[in-house]
Amino acid sequence: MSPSAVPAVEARSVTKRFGPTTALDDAGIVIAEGETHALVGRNGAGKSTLVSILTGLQRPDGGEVLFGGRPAPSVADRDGWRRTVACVYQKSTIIPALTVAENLFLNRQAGSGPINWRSLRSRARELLDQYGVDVDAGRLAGDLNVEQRQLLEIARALSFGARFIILDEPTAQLDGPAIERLFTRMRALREQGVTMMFISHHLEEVYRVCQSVTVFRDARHVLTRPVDDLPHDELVAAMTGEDASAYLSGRTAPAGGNVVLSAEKLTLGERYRDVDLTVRAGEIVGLAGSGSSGKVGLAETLVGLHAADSGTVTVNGVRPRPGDVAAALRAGLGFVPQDRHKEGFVPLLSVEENATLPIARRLGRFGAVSPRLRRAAAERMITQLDIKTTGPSQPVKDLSGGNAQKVVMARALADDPTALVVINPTAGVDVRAKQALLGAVEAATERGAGTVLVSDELDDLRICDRVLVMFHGRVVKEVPRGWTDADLVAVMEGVGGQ
Ligand SMILES: Nc1ncnc2c1ncn2[C@@H]1O[C@H](COP(=O)(O)OP(=O)(O)OP(=O)(O)O)[C@@H](O)[C@H]1O
Repeated sequence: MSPSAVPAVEARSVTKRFGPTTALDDAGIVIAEGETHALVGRNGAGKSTLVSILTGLQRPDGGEVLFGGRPAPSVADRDGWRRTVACVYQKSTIIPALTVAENLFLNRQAGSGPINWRSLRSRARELLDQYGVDVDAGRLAGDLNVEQRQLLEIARALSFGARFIILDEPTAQLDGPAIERLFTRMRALREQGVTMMFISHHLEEVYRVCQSVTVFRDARHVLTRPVDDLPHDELVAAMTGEDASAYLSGRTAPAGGNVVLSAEKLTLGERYRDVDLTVRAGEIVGLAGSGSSGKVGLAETLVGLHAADSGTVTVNGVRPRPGDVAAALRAGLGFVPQDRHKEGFVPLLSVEENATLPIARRLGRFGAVSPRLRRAAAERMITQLDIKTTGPSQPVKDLSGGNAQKVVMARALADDPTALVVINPTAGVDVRAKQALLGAVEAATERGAGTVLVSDELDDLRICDRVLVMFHGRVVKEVPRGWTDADLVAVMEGVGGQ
C-alpha cells in the first residue's frame, strides 16, 4: 500500500454496549487523508457513540481504532488524543465563565511557574489571527454566540496540532449565513489538508461539503460511497431501510377559531420592537428571520422566559405574569424551547417522567399520579413520536440527541395545550423523526391549539398557514402559504421588500 493510501482514520469492527443497548455492533469507518467524510444515520444509529470512541472518551468493547495506520493513543494519554483529533460537539465544551484566551490555553502544558496573563492574551490573539477568527481574546466566552464558540473550538483543536476534526451537527444551531461561513471555512481547512468527519441530519449539506458518506443504521455500518455516486433517495433509503418520501402537510384550511395567543406592541430592548401578533385556534403561524431578527427572543417572551419592556402577552384570555414560565404553562401553553439542554428536560429523570411532567397535575387528583395511566401516556408518546429507547423508565440522559428532542416535544404536547410555541423543533432530528414531529404539531393544531412555530428550516415553515418574517427586531412582512424558498429567503435577508 502506498503511504498516501493509508487512511487518516480507521475504526475496525467496533462494538460498544451500554447495558442492554448495543450502540455499535461490529461497525466501522474508513476516512481518507484530506477528505471531508459525512457520517449519517437516524437518531440513535450510533454516530455520537462512534465520535466518543474516535476522540478517546470511551473505550470500545471490541474492535480497534487507527490514525494514519497507527493504533490510537491509550485512553489515559489525553495529550496524545488532543494532538490527533478534536471535536466540535453539539454541546459546546467552551467554559463560559472563562475568557476566550483562557479557553484556548486550557489543558495546555505551559511549562512551570505562574501564568503570565498578558503573554497568554497576546499568544491567544496571535492564534486567533492565524486561524482567521475575529473575536477578542479578552472577552468572556459565555458572551460569544454559537458561531463564534464553534470557531474558537476549531482554532483550539488546530492549535493542539490535530489534523483530524470531527464536526458533530455543527449546523444545527446556526442560521443560513453562519452555515455558509462555516462551509467556506471547512473548504479552506480541506485545502490545507485537514481531514474532517461531518455529522448532519441535513442531507443537502452532506452533498455540498463532503466527498464521501458513511451510513449507520441500528448500530451497524450500512454503506460508504462517494457522494457523487449516491442519489439522494438512495441515501435516505439506506438510512431508514425503506423508501423515501417527503413530508406532506396533512392539514386542511385553518379553522379560524378564537384567539388563543396574542401579543400587543411587545418590545424588548434591542431584540425586537412593537410586535403585534394574533394566533387563532387551529392555525400555525410561522416566525422566520436570520439570527439577529429577534424571532427567538419574541417566542421566548410569549412563553415567559423573558419579561418584555413594554406591551402585553395574552394566553387564552389571561395575561400571565410577564417573565413567568410556570404562569404561562398554567394558562394552557405548551412549549418546545430552543435549548433542550437548558430548558428542555430533566436528564436524570426517565423518559416517562419527563414526557408526562405536565400531565402529572391532570392524571391524578391532589398531585397523586396513577402509575398505570402515566405509563400508558408515556408509551403512547414513545410510539407516536417513534422515540428510540429501551423503555419508559430509561433516563433521558442516556438517549441520543434527537430522541431527547422528541421527549421535549412529547412533554409540550402532553397536556393538549391550547397555545403551542415551538422553537426549532426539528434541530438534530433525523428525516423520519422530522415528519413525526411536524405531524405531531399539526395534529395538536387540528385538535384546536393555536401554534407559533419558529424555525430556521424552510421545510418546517411549510406547514404554517402564514409566516411572519422578522428583520432587525421588526415584523417586516406576513407571507401566506404557497411561498417559494427564494421569496422567503429574500424577505429574511431584508431584500424582499414590503
Ligand atoms: N451513556 C449511555 N447510556 C446508555 N445508552 C446510551 C448511552 N449513550 C448512548 N446510548 C444509546 O446508544 C444508542 C446510540 O446512541 P448515539 O448517541 O450514538 O446515536 P446517534 O446516532 O448519535 O443519534 P442522534 O442523531 O440522535 O444524535 C442509543 O440507543 C442510545 O440511547
